[in-house]
Amino acid sequence: MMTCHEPAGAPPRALTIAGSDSGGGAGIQADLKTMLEFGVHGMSAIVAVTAQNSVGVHGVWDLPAEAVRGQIRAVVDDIGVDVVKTGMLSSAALVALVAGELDRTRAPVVVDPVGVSKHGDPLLAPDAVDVVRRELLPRATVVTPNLDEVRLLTGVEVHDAADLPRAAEALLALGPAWVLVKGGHLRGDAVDLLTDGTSRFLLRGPRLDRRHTHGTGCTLASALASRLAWGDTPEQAAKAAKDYVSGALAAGFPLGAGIGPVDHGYRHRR
Ligand SMILES: Nc1ncnc2c1ncn2[C@@H]1O[C@H](COP(=O)(O)OP(=O)(O)OP(=O)(O)O)[C@@H](O)[C@H]1O
Ligand SMILES: Cc1ncc(COP(=O)(O)O)c(N)n1
Repeated sequence: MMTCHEPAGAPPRALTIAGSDSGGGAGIQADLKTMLEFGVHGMSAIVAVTAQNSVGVHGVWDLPAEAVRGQIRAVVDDIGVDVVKTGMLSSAALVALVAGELDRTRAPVVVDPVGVSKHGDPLLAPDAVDVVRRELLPRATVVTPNLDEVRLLTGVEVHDAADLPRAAEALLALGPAWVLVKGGHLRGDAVDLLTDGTSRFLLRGPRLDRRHTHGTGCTLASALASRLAWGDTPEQAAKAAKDYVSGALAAGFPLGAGIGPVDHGYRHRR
């Protein structure tokens, strides 16, 4: 375990370990834009490079284990981190590597267990799911699955908001401290449930009938991580993140022929 100095006068430090989205709406690019909006110093360890646009994921190249490990250690061992956020981790070997590297820091960890893209393209190998379950989730301070990821990780099907507590319980049994189940794919209001098994908070937002939703999950998790880095409780951080992603989603814009991105800079364009 490395110990790092807390630099006086510097903003909190956030590290995203995720995939690169060449289209700029999701992945590392969404994470860093969100971190800037929340006033933290964003840093990245790129796990995989995707050739991606508004229409789909056209190619995926995993980085060698040595490159992923090297990026994480370069940041953690010198600069230090106040929070870590993980996103697309691609393969079983890379999930295991990242889970092991998390032991080098005591910072809170937000795990967005990215399975497929908005277009339905796979971003996690089938044999990596069990490694996420066994090695990554027990290290998570907060895990932020959407409903497809809930089903993949626990087998629990969520049909309406009444199913959210059962889904959260099944996830908590896998070891994270907190679970934020995202109900963005439900009918009706966009209701998310945050719980540690003792406290329960429903985060409710009006459903926005928008086509340009690329990056919602990455944005929510990065906003949550950024607020944790500032010292918020998970409840405070999740509420701030939900507000931000709702605003960014309401301002999502068309780019390319398919699904455009949420607007990470919407606060500057009002
Ligand atoms: N149409 C919508 N209207 C309002 N809020 C939404 C809508 N869709 C998603 N959200 C909210 O956006 C956040 C992300 O949820 P979502 O279920 O889209 O995650 P996700 O599927 O992991 O995203 P991604 O596809 O980017 O990985 C949640 O807070 C969810 O409630
Ligand atoms: C590199 C990367 N990470 C995450 C997502 C998920 O985002 P979405 O579900 O909005 O496509 C993505 N498409 N690409």
